[in-house]
Amino acid sequence: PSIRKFFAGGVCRTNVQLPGKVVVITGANTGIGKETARELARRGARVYIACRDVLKGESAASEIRADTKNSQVLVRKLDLSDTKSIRAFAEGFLAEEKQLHVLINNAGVMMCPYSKTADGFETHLGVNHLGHFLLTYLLLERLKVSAPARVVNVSSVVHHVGNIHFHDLQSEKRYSRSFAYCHSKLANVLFTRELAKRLQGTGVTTYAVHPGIVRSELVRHSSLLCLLWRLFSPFVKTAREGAQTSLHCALAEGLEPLSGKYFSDCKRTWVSPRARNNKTAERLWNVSCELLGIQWE
Ligand SMILES: NC(=O)C1=CN([C@@H]2O[C@H](COP(=O)(O)OP(=O)(O)OC[C@H]3O[C@@H](n4cnc5c(N)ncnc54)[C@H](OP(=O)(O)O)[C@@H]3O)[C@@H](O)[C@H]2O)C=CC1
Ligand SMILES: CC1=C(/C=C/C(C)=C/C=C/C(C)=C/C=O)C(C)(C)CCC1
Repeated sequence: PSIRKFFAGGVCRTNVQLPGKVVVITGANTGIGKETARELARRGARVYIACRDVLKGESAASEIRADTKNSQVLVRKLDLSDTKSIRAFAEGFLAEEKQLHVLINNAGVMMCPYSKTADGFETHLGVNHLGHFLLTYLLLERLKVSAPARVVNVSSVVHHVGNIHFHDLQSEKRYSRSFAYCHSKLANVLFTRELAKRLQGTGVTTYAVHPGIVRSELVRHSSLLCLLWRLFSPFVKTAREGAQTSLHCALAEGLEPLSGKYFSDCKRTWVSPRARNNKTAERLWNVSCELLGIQWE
């Protein structure tokens, strides 16, 4: 049990309750997102599960509603690989809700064979970074009017080996399904850094998270990782353990001065030198706006 406790990592210890608060979590039908949604629902928030498969979302939502006795767990369609779907989700949400206190950009894909999103973006970049970038842009006014509010971006420790190849952002010249994931997770950290800078003084703060190495469906495209996860399961976090740092960044009091920073095991943690480069962060921001056809100053 003590070995398990060690590998379970940090625990979110705040007692903050969330009656009247509104939360959106992407990819919350399974894995880390579902456990994050469960805990926020337990604390009384109205939780929107934003997912690409509404049936899977409904099954997660009914489980969470039964478990937490919170009926305010709602499912809405959001496919991050299609900007039309992201815009439709945002339009529906803005019509429905006057406030948004926490946005958790959690959904992610890893090690997919080369493919492009509906808008022609390489899938890791498109779903993990650009999809969440657009979603945050579309929901930002609601976050600002609801301040204090937070945006949590679920990144990964593998951002350390990521790089932003501006000359080949869509990996058309060279593609590695492992590195494509790492690059997109570096993009999550750079986005968080730049977003924090631009949100100074608004009451909206943002954090990047490494959840730990977690047993989930993320490894579905790699039979080697599926096997490793099974063999080493005592050393791999459960989804509930993996949700702790997202919960900490969404809930813990007094985190505002650390806006833009990166957390692991519920503590601020060092990022790679590339993730600290303000020029790269700004350039990625500008290129993302161009690719998405938006103006976000
Ligand atoms: N597990 C781990 O060890 C680690 C995970 N992370 C990060 O944690 C986050 C959560 O991953 P985890 O819970 O492990 O993985 P899962 O694969 O269990 O969950 C990922 C979620 O993202 C959703 N998703 C995938 N593509 C899209 C899309 N196009 N539109 C909307 N939703 C989508 C999935 O939906 P569906 O069920 O329909 O496929 C699923 O709900 C990810 O960002 C991942 O990169 C970071 C470090 C380590
Ligand atoms: C070496 C090793 C492991 C493998 C770690 C790997 C392969 C990590 C991959 C992380 C990913 C994919 C992060 C996603 O963002 C285990 C299985 C933990 C067990 C202990 C030894």
